[in-house]
This record gives sequence, C-alpha cells and structure tokens, in this order.
Amino acid sequence: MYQTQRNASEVVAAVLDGRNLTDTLNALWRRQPTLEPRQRAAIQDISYGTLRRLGEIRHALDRLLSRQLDEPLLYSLLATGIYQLGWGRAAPYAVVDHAVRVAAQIGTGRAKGLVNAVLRNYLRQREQLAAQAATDAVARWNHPQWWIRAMQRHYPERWEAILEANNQHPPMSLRINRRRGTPADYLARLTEAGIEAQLVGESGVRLVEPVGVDRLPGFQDGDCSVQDLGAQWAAPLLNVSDGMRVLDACAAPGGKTGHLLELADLDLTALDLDRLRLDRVASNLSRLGCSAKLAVGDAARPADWWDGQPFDRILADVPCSASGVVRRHPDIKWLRRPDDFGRFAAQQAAMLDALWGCLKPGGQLLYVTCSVFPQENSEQIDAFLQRQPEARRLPLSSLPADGQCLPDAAGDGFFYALLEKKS
Ligand SMILES: C[S@@+](CC[C@H](N)C(=O)[O-])C[C@H]1O[C@@H](n2cnc3c(N)ncnc32)[C@H](O)[C@@H]1O
Repeated sequence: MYQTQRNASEVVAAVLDGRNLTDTLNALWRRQPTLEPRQRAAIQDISYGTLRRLGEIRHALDRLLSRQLDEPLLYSLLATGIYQLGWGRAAPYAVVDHAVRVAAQIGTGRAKGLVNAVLRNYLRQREQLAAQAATDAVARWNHPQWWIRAMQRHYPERWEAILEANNQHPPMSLRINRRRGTPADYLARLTEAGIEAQLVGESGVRLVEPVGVDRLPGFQDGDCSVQDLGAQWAAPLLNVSDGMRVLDACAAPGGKTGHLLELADLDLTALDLDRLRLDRVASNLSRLGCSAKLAVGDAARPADWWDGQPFDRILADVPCSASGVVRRHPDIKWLRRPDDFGRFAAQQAAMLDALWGCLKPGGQLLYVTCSVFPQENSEQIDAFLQRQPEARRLPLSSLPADGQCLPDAAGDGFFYALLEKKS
C-alpha cells in the first residue's frame, strides 16, 4: 500500500500544481506499466476521493498544521492520508504507518514526525474537525467559494443539489446500439452475466455498480457503448435521417458520432482539432462497425477543412468548462478560475459563427456543452440569436425549457440548444 500512497500523493500534488487529473494518471500508467489493475484502481480511488473532499481536507489541515507547509508533495501526502483515514477502507494504523514510510523517502528530516503527528491528531480530533467543517462553506460543499456563490446566484433553488451531485461517484450508463438489439434485450443479457442494471432514457441502461467494459456482453462487437445519460440526448435531438450530410464539429472521442451513425446512414464528417483524440474516434467507430470521414481542423476556421458543400445537420459539442461533469473530473472545480469563462465563451462564439456559415438554409445545428454556467449556455445562445437574424431556436420537448440539464442521479450536467437556419 505504501507505493500506492506515494503514487496517489504525487498525482494529487500534480493537480494542485495545475495539471489535469486524467492526463496525470495516464502519464503515471505509462511511466509505471507494471502497476497491476488492483494498484491502479487504488491510486485512482485515493486521488479522486482526495480531490472530491479537498475543501474539507484542507480545512482540517489548516487546523492540524501549526504553520504553512511549503513542501507540496508532503502536503499532498497528508491530504491523501486524511482522505484514507476519513473516508477510505484501509486500517488506520496501516495508513499512518505507510504514510510515515513515504515521508521518510520524500521529505526533509522532520517529515516523518510531522506526518505521524498530523495523521494521529486527525484520528483523535476527527469528529470535532468535521463539526467545524460543517460551518465553513468551502469545507462543507467541497467547491471554491466563487463557484458556490455562482451556483447560488444562477440556481437559487437547486444549488445545493448541484454541489452535492458533483461530490458523488458518477453513475455508469450504457447506450445500447439499436442496430443490434433493444435496450430490454440487452438488459436481459446483463442480468444473465450477473450485472445488475435498469433501463433509463430512450436507449440507455444504468448499471447499479460500475464494471470494466471487458465484462459487458458484446462490448467489443459494438452492442453497447459507455455514455452518460445526459450525453445520450444529443444524437436524437439532431433529427437525422438516412442520406443526410452531417458535420460533427468537435467529435473526439466520438461518443456522439457513434450514436448519430447508429440512428441513420449518414454522410458524416467527424472533425476535431486534436489529431490524437481523433484516433479514438476511429477506434470507437470501428468497434461499432460504422464509418465517417475524419478531419483534423479548427471548427472556427472552415476554410482549412471544408469543401464548401453545406451540411444538413451540424453537431457543435464545443470545448467548455466541463463544470457539468465535475463528479467524473473532480480536479475541474479546483483548476478552473472565474476568468476562464470569458475565454471559453469567446472561443465558443467564434465556432458557432463559423459553423453557421457551413449550414444549409433549413438545416439544424445542435449546440452542446457539458457546462452549468450560463455564460457558456443560455447567454451564449441569446447573444448568437442577436447576431444571426436568420437563426431561430427550436423547442426541445424532452428537456427543461431552457435546455439546461443539471447533474443529478439521472445524468451529468449538459446544455442543449437546437438552432434552425431559415430557408
Ligand atoms: C466536449 S469534447 C467533444 C466530445 C465528443 N463530441 C463526444 O461526444 O465524444 C470537445 C472536443 O473539441 C475538440 N476541440 C477543441 N477545440 C476545437 C476546435 N477549435 N475545433 C475543433 N475541435 C476542437 C477537443 O479536442 C475535444 O475533443
């Protein structure tokens, strides 16, 4: 366990230094290819758990440390240790013992004694610290203060539920490939495989407990895909039918591309700025047994990749703050800054304007984000409708009237706006 604690501390230290959690973990797997699945799962569990609870953990450390600790790795070792003691399943004596061993490797002379004292004091004062944390907003909700205030302002009735949902483990949902069978048939196959699940949405199944994809019947043959329920709205909302010319403008890793191709036989172009991520679109489509034209390019610069033939449908699943998927990426809430939203909004507006020029009169463009911040969503669309008089927003009867889905037990947070170009 001691190597696991060391690895998890390094991952958390990297995130606190501004790096993305998924990239950091992938870099670790590449650096240490001999880590067993069990060890990877433990490192992942400690890193994700620590970041989910970071507000409360920092609050405890502020009280347990007599002065500021300027050694980032040692601080992360304490943070992960507190997570394990407060919320983990490992025996407390083993957590403390192994953390002290890691401290001896990474810290200065006093590190061992400090780690031993802080973690033991945490165990002694745990209840008192938890009671104090309950009175501090950042510790209570485990989000930065500015984020909590923004949610209170934008969602006065729902902010607590949103923050609470962000701190939960995400559900694992599947999209059933309708070309291969019905969701009910697939549910029966899951039951036969001993995997408990329930039907959700139009083509979805939610698992009671997450499992590795290798356990999912027919996964390699494309019978199902892992996709959150909130994301499963996208393809059906675009109203595609056989023969349409469709652009998936920000396609990678191809979750929604595959869904579109399951719904109809399309002449589909999958565009993405990131060549490596586009490789994942190719492998996802090959697993599903469907194909698309793949193009590397900037959605805001059609001159670089467009042949001038207008599209019937465009899916613009634009890069955003990802503030609706915090439970899958708990680093996001600590890495984002309030001024990021202006930057995202400007990039999204440039993409929308450029893609609009590629749409046929009478065609439809679906704008999607996995954000819960109005700057990227309703405000973005309102401003677009002001700029583009030939655009009108179509109602989406299956979703909340403003198109904003908030993270809850059903799905992640997404925003949808369907725009039609007047003919
Ligand atoms: C939200 S993700 C798309 C998820 C994808 N639609 C799916 O369902 O699997 C946004 C994607 O936009 C890509 N991207 C970022 N900037 C872009 C740009 N200027 N032009 C095209 N793609 C871009 C990113 O590489 C990323 O793959």
